[in-house]
Amino acid sequence: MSWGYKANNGPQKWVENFPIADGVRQSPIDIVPGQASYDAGLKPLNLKYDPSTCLDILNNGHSVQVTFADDTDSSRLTDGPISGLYRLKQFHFHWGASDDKGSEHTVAGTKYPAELHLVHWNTKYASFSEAASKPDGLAVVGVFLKIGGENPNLQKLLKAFDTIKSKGKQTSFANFDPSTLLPGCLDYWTYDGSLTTPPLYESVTWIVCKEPITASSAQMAKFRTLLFSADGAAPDCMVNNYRPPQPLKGRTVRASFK
Ligand SMILES: NS(=O)(=O)c1ccc(CCCCO)cc1
Ligand SMILES: [Zn+2]
Repeated sequence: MSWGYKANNGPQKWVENFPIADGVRQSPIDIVPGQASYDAGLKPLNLKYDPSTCLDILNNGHSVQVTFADDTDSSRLTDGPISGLYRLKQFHFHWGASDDKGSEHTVAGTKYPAELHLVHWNTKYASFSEAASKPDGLAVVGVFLKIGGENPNLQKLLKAFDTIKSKGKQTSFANFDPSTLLPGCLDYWTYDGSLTTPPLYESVTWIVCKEPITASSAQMAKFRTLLFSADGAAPDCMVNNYRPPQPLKGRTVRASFK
């Protein structure tokens, strides 16, 4: 049986096949703003995305993922807490079965209904796969979703959901600009962490935006129409695909803002 988010294959069981689940720099974490250290040396995030690098949208059985062409530097992250240039590989989401939970990171214990992850890899390595296991291999920008007005930029994604309802479905998805999913203010917290799903590699510089973006409750309900299950199998709603916060184990969380 492969890993998932149920009682018999979920986050409490992952350590059986992925012992790093009990490692020293696991993610997500609870971010406590009062305990974060303001670092004046942190640069503003420099994100530049080229919509023409957007390739397709996929239900991978764990989340909905939009994948980008990463054979050039045209969609990339520089500055912020990182050195060098990291290319955008994909973005995906985590969400709950109801609007009171769903994010992976929490803020002073507060859960948001969902969390967007924009996954970038360090071009000092030859590929995403090579970078994914290196301590400075990945940089993931996390953006919280809160319930508010309908988000027109999210609507473009949601329209594709009917065609990728079940695990393994994918469809072409062109000219989407991920910067339309970023909040207006790019203040962030940053810390050294890991992938939040197996293989749980401790390879991620986390960059979590303080300001959420909005989604309507109806838009959140649309995420919950996706399935963990493949076509033909008993339908299993894709909800609660989030790992709970992990021990900080002495790590420092830095803030780019006062
Ligand atoms: N939730 S996350 O942003 O930490 C994340 C990003 C990317 C992967 C895929 C890793 C594949 C390694 O071969 C898994 C998890
Ligand atoms: Zn994620």
